[in-house]
Amino acid sequence: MEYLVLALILLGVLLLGTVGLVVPRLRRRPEPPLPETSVRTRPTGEVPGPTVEAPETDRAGTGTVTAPPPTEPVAPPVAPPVEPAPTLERPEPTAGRLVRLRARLSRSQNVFGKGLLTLLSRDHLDEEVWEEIEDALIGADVGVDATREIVDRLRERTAVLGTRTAVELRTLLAVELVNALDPGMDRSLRATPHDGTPGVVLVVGVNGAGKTTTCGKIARVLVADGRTVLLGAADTFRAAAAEQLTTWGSRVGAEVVRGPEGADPASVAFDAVRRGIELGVDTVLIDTAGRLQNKVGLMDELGKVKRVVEKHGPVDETLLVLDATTGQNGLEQARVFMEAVDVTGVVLTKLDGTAKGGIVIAVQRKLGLPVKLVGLGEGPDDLAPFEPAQFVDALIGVDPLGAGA
Ligand SMILES: Nc1nc2c(ncn2[C@@H]2O[C@H](COP(=O)(O)OP(=O)(O)OP(=O)(O)O)[C@@H](O)[C@H]2O)c(=O)[nH]1
Repeated sequence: MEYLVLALILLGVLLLGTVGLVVPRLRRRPEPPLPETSVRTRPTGEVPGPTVEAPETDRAGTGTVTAPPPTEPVAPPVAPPVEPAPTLERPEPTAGRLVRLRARLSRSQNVFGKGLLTLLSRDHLDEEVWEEIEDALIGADVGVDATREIVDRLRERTAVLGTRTAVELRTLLAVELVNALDPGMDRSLRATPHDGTPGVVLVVGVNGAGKTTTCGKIARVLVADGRTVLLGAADTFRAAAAEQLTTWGSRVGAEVVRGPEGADPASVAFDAVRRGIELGVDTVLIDTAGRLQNKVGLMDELGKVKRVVEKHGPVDETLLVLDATTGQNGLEQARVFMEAVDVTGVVLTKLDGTAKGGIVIAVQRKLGLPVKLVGLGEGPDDLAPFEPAQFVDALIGVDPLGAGA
């Protein structure tokens, strides 16, 4: 009997244990199915996209899942752009530039080539015709004295020649114009280094005459001839002038020394020459400001620039830039500059924009200075060494090879 009671108790305990293990299991919720994932392999070269957070689970049990606000795509880190090295330009060779640019003198060609030659080929060269010839020359800015000389000589020569063919007349006129341009003048640009220091060229002139442009063009002329150049932006009055010069320099690989706006031009010029010596360049070209509002101030400033630069050595060339379209006014301005510094040569710009090509004759005679270079356009290589015979050939339409026009 005792055994039977023991067996019943054991059975009861076993039953209770089984129920206790099974019931809690049945009460547990089933696990939600795992969300599906799509795996996409990134094609080679594709930049990994921004990481997007997984949507929030339905914590509130409403059955709706609110997507997070769209996030701005975050750009992957990009390396800073590398500035491409500037491609250096190869300026055109200087030889033959005047011949290449002869068509740019078309306005002046009308006066000299067409006008004068037509007058000279009249059947009767009476007083009236000679006066017309004089007027044409004066109108082309040749200047009164030079015109008288040219006309007197032409009168003599045509009187001696009985017959006057077109070729003879053209030759007579050409000879007189070349004479008036004084072909014996030294027009070489003194820009070569000496005693281990660079040649120093100071460029002066009234604002707007084309000074900065001319500095840039001269740098190209020198580079075309195989020289190394450094530019000094001593026109600190106008910030854009230094910018302009920097652009010209970078195109031919010439370093530019500049100071802050309003800096002392003399100190910039001094630094430019010092740097030129350090680098061992052949030539240092210095652009200056040319305000004429205050003549005394201008003279003081230019005088100081020259004196300070000369602490390094002599200034080899002081070029005065004159705008050909300002005619006789330009000559007045020129005198102011000549009082301030020893000008050694003239650059006559914008000859392409005037019918008064005779200004070259007037400039040389009135200032007693050689025109060394002429500007014939806004292009970077539109600056030519001046050569009287080629210039006259271009004016009166004579082919430089002697074929005639
Ligand atoms: N047609 C023509 N334009 C020229 C010539 N030379 C210069 N110019 C133009 O003249 C304008 C004035 O030139 P700049 O070099 O800025 O004159 P700047 O004398 O240096 O003037 P600042 O810098 O103010 O002192 C520019 O538009 C040039 O392109 C030329 O030979 N022919």
